[in-house]
Amino acid sequence: MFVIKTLSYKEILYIKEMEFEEGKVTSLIGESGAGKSTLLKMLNGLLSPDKGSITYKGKELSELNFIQHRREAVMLAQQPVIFEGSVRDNLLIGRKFSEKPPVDDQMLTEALSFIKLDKDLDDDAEDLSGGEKQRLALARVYIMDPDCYLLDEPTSALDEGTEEEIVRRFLEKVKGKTVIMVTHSNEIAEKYSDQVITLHKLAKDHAHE
Ligand SMILES: Nc1ncnc2c1ncn2[C@@H]1O[C@H](COP(=O)(O)OP(=O)(O)OP(=O)(O)O)[C@@H](O)[C@H]1O
Repeated sequence: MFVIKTLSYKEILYIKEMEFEEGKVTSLIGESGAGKSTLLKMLNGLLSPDKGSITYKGKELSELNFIQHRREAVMLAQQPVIFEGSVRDNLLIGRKFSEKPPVDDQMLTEALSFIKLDKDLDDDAEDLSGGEKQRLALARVYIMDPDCYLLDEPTSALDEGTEEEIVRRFLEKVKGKTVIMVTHSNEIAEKYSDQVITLHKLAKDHAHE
């Protein structure tokens, strides 16, 4: 789905070759500052490489319509964005961004249930805790139903046990879709991914293999 060749970006990333296959789950791991979020932003078209190429479904990413691309490859940022309004509003707004028709309350409630968010659709989203907001944002991107999910530490605010359960449930639900996920948990990466890629902080002239 994505193929990267001889990419470089500032002093942050150098990637000789990397591929993310369609329908597969890839985890990106590595020390803080290694460039995991930067790479995810590149795949989402939020940042452009200084050199090298990224293709998406065989087409050069830089030549694609970014609005359309971000609807197909949806990114969940490390700090989840919560909009003013209810839990329902926050779930449905993603569908609006994607220009997809809204879904009914039953589907919204199901989404809340599988990410274990025990809240009413009418509750004010601002009142949720940090970990609840993170799960709400994850449910929002799930409901958008894109081809590809780019997830930046989607469960970092949760305790270990809950984190693993949410990742497992999410991946079950989106089976067949492409998932590229940054995680700080080597255990989750090994257990739930088809491919694990470790990024290292760049010492000059060293490549990510
Ligand atoms: N806009 C920017 N301009 C310059 N440097 C940046 C920018 N954004 C991030 N960096 C730097 O790039 C490096 C990689 O950052 P990035 O957030 O991609 O790392 P990360 O692997 O996701 O780290 P973490 O696990 O801590 O989230 C860091 O040294 C960071 O300070």
